[in-house]
Amino acid sequence: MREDVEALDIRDVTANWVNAAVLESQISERIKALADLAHTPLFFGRLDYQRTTQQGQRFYIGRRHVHDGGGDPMVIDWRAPVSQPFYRASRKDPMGVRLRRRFGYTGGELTAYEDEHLTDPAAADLTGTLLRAEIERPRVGPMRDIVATIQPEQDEIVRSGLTGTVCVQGGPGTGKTAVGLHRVAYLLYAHRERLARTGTLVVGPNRSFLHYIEQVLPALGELEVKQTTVTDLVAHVEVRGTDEPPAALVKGDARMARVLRRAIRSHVTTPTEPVVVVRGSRRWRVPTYELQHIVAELLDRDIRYGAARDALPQRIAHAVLLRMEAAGEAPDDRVQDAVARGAAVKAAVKAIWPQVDPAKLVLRLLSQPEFLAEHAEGVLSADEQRAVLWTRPPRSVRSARWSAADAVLIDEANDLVERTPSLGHVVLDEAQDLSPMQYRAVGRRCTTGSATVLGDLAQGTTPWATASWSEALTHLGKPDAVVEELTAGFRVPREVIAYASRLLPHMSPGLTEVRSVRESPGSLRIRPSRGDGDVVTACLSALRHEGSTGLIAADARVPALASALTGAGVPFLAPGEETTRDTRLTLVPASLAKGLEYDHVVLDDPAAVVAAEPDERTGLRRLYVALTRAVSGLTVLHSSPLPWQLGGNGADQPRG
Ligand SMILES: Nc1ncnc2c1ncn2[C@@H]1O[C@H](COP(=O)(O)OP(=O)(O)OP(=O)(O)O)[C@@H](O)[C@H]1O
Repeated sequence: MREDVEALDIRDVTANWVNAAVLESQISERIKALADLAHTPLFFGRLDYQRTTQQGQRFYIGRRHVHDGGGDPMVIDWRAPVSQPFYRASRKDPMGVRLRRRFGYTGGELTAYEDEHLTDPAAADLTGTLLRAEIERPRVGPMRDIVATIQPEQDEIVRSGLTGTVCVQGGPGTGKTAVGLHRVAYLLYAHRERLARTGTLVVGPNRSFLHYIEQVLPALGELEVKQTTVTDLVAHVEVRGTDEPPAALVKGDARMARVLRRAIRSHVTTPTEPVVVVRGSRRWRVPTYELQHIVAELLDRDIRYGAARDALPQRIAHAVLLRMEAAGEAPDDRVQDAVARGAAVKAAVKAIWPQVDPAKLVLRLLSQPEFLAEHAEGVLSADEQRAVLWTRPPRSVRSARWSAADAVLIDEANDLVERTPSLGHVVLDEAQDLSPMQYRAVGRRCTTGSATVLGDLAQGTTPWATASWSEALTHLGKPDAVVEELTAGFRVPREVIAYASRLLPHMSPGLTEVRSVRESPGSLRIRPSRGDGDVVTACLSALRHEGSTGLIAADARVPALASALTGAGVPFLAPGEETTRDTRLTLVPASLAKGLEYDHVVLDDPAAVVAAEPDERTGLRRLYVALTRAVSGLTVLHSSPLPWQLGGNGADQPRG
């Protein structure tokens, strides 16, 4: 197929060089998409349909469509409707399929297969050996796709329609990120043209996380999806400052949107004098009351400040035009345009509906107590107003030390002035950490599109972390979204998730415990530590296994551990740096662990992880995240007593 594309000769088919250049770039994209990936086999499954359906045909299922020299399909794209039974068919509902075969690979080499006879009542249920092997396959490099083993409950989310927004609540390692990325790939397949026009976007918590997931979509042949953080999404100003939690809480509150709306609209002043337009020897006068009427009408219509400002000159000019007609003249559209652009109308518009610079507006709100009070009256309390005001107001937009929350406010103000363009689909990962104002920022980027919202309420670690999905979805502008729950855990073995789940009643009561699909005796070890030397030893022993190792520690412990590792001659990476066969250890500050995973994890001093957070609940949640990053083994080393919520007396704890 690649050779066919490479051999295409477009010299005679294009009319001009623009067409030729466009076509050439499309061809080169196609060649890129058809590149061979050494460790990615062309197919991973086979479906044999019953004689009655699909004429008893046999299909091979793979990451992309492959045809033979004659154009006949050899491998069917996993997203095609014929492939769906590969993920959904069961003995209860075989969906016309007689046999489902899964192929197992090691490196690029076919090493196993697993058959399910879906119409044979005597056949035993499969335990999913290949699924287990796939999950436990040692990790090097970035996150990989799961197309070969997507589970039925995941597949329902992956294939849900483009028009609806889906919110997925799921505990650690239930496959939320994987599902979100595969949903994008599916939607791009099913609605290619529409999404090519409108665009798709994946929003993640930080750059190291994005770096970790960035290869999944390209491996599925999708090269066009943009990936960003919320902070980068709203980067109208350079973010150099941080907020104290009380300020950040108020700035992230949805009530700020009301304050901003009022502040922007306050720039409109009621006209107090008529507009007089001179044309040739005649003067045309639009009286004050009529101008007031035009302004009131524009304010009533809920259009953007900037759009109304653009409409105002034409409205005034139209009033002039009507007067000309009444006087027996026959002006056309060009006259109306000329009047609208004339000095008299321009001056009036400038006075009535001045331009607003969103960043300057936010600067003023955060610097001038009276201006803030005027627009926050009845919305924010006096204390809340005090919390957001700068103690030393900056001179200008450029010199201000804007915080991430400020940038979101500017984004909101921007949107009040000029509508933010909407994309076709947005995937929002680790959504539980967003503030209401951040939800609004993401929401306005999919007003005419849909979204996939992924998160875990138990992993919320910001002061404004989401308490309920219905609230969050309302802020996002998608109150009718369906909330689905994933409860099967793929990443973390049963022993480890059971240990971590002891924290749940103390930090997120009422949430369902993850049910791990894998038992892995001996995967959890808990030991006291006598110093950093013990931590290094634990890392070295984890590194004796294949795959990646993560050393997770309270942020403040990272420098000491870094020098202990360096002193012992153990090379290590920072999160977001790709593991290689030679360097497989990553030193992870607890604050960056979210969303990441390692085959083996060494967790340094849980009590320090909890103590580093401003309150106990956040501390326990941070610890819960850290405890749930391991695929094959977790070693907990504690130099101080374990938090009591983990059952700290040790009576029923595994040791080793
Ligand atoms: N059906 C599946 N087949 C194979 N592996 C899977 C499957 N579902 C999930 N996984 C694997 O489980 C691990 C966890 O998945 P993922 O990171 O998507 O979970 P998550 O719910 O986003 O976790 P967290 O809440 O910790 O961010 C990944 O290695 C992923 O590839």
